Amino acid sequence: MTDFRGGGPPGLRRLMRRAGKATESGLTGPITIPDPRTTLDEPKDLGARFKRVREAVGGTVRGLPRVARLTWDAGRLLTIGIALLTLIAGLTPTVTAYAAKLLMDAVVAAISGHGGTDPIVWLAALQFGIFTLTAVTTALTNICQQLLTERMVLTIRHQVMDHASRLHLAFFEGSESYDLLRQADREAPQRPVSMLTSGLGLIRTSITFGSMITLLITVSPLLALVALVAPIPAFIAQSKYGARAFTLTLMLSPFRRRMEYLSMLVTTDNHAKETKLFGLGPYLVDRFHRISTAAYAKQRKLIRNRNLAGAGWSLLSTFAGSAIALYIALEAVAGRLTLGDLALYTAAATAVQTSVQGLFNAFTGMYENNLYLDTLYKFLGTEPEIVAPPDPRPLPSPLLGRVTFERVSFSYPGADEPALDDVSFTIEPASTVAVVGRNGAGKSTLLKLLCRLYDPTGGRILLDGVDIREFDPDELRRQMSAMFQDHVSYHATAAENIGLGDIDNVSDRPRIEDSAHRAGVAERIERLPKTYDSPLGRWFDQGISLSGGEWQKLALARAFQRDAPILLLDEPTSALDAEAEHELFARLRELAHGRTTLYISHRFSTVRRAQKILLLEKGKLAEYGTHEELMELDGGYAELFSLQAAAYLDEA
Ligand SMILES: Nc1ncnc2c1ncn2[C@@H]1O[C@H](COP(=O)(O)OP(=O)(O)OP(=O)(O)O)[C@@H](O)[C@H]1O
Repeated sequence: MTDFRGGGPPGLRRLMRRAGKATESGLTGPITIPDPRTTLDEPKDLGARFKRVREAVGGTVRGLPRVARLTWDAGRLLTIGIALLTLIAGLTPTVTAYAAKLLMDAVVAAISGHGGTDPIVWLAALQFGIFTLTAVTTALTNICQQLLTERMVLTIRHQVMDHASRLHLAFFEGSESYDLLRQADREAPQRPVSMLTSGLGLIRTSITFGSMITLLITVSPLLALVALVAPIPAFIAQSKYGARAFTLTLMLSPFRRRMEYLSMLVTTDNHAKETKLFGLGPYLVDRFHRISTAAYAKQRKLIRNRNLAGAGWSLLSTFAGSAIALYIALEAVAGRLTLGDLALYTAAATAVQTSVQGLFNAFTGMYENNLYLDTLYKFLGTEPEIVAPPDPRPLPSPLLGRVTFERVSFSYPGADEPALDDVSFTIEPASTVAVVGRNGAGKSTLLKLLCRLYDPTGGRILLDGVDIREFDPDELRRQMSAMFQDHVSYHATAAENIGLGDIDNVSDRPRIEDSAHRAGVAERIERLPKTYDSPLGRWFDQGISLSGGEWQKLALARAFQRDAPILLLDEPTSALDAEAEHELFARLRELAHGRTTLYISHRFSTVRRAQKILLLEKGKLAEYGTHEELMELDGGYAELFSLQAAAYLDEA
């Protein structure tokens, strides 16, 4: 049950696939959430059911060590403390019942003249002691449990974040892995805590149950057996609904994702503009309402059935408890038991009944939580695909920056066509190359491959003659400054927005100011209320909003911040005004001095300044040469260049 990769619960892999595909019910179209009953392979015959129960128990028990490990990691003293307290709490009901019996017998003896009041006083004091102990253990258990909860949630979130920071880019781009990450980040941190709570409940109740059953055996082994067997049907019912609840969560996850998306479209500032303009608000709100209503209907059915069936089956346990109570009462009337025995056994019967319920709740809780834990461990078990080789090669020093693509091909996971197809070229050290081509030609992909955000599916990329896979990817990336099309606008101060480009020198103010000058954003920053220390973005208090072009200049400054031998710029001026763009390219020669520079641009007036131009067409290298050479060639580049030039001339 616990090993996802080994097949997991029946049909779980298939479910994951189906769950991932249910996203058509997005902005349009029907909303159909599959029924968890029909999607989970439910065994019909008794043998298969028994096997299923065995698997559930086995899986849950196997899940315990990893929760124990997490608890231990979160706090050793707290773990020891809570284990001891659980032991005490488990025994308290039995000790209480036994003390009550002794007290009752002492009272009867005193009434009948066979004893004095001294034992009564002592036993009353003992009872007081037990009650005090119970109160103290409850308080201490709460303290330990709450502290452990805090620490476990933090430990797991830390593990998830740490692991996510090491995973390859492609992991974040698949919708299945996206769900896995969201579940691991949001749902899973609470689950081990619930598992711990249920586990402790299970131990405590088992102790109570065991000691009470021992007491019952001394009266009648048959009654003890009834008490033991009666819970089994309830257990089966609970485990069945536990699995359904999990399946439903899985089925609902793409719908939840869609709901989050719809909500974001309406509630975030940068989407609200378009939502208002196109009058999409009521439509999106209605869509959200319809998906949430469908999801709620499924949940309501499950919650109702689960609890009704649970209550129905637990009647059996109640019946067993009542039978015990009646039997003992009749035995007392017949004079075969003392009044103290009656008190003891009544308490035992009640305790067994409640502990049976407690055992189920605890176990089914653990079973369900364990299924969620599987997703957490599946996420934590995902290996990063782009890692350093066992014996990474040191980067050449000094690095010249000669970039060679040798028959490089690359296809995105699941894509039908390659984004790059058999591309070969060499860029000489310290030269500037403009990459051009139509939308979707593969320009950004080329840059991403060079940074080793993906590995080529064919061919090799060489840096100073060495395959870049031989280097440690972190070391390699330190040799590159880059600005991507979808650059990040950090909701932080202006200085931090630039300083993050070189985390080792994040507070080097003179350098930050220099980068700001180079990107042409210094003057704007100096006009901010607290200049470089002004908070930007609206996530936090008093953040200032910048324009699209101003954010882009900050991203450029961030790229310049790192003094790396390779500079990669993906449409660095797409949001800049004509003057700012002109200034930037006028200075690019100086900015790119001594660095191998690749920039993507759709503006041919700037492209022609590059030493060489590389034209991609549908993932293939179509042309590579100087502006003059390519114009002479009169091919694709000449056509695109003339097209743009003609547009300007027409306007002129
Ligand atoms: N993360 C991704 N997952 C799957 N396919 C992708 C991904 N990124 C890009 N593609 C596909 O790869 C192809 C090349 O994309 P790329 O972004 O390299 O083009 P581009 O030349 O930079 O385009 P543009 O000029 O529009 O920026 C496109 O067909 C695109 O659909």
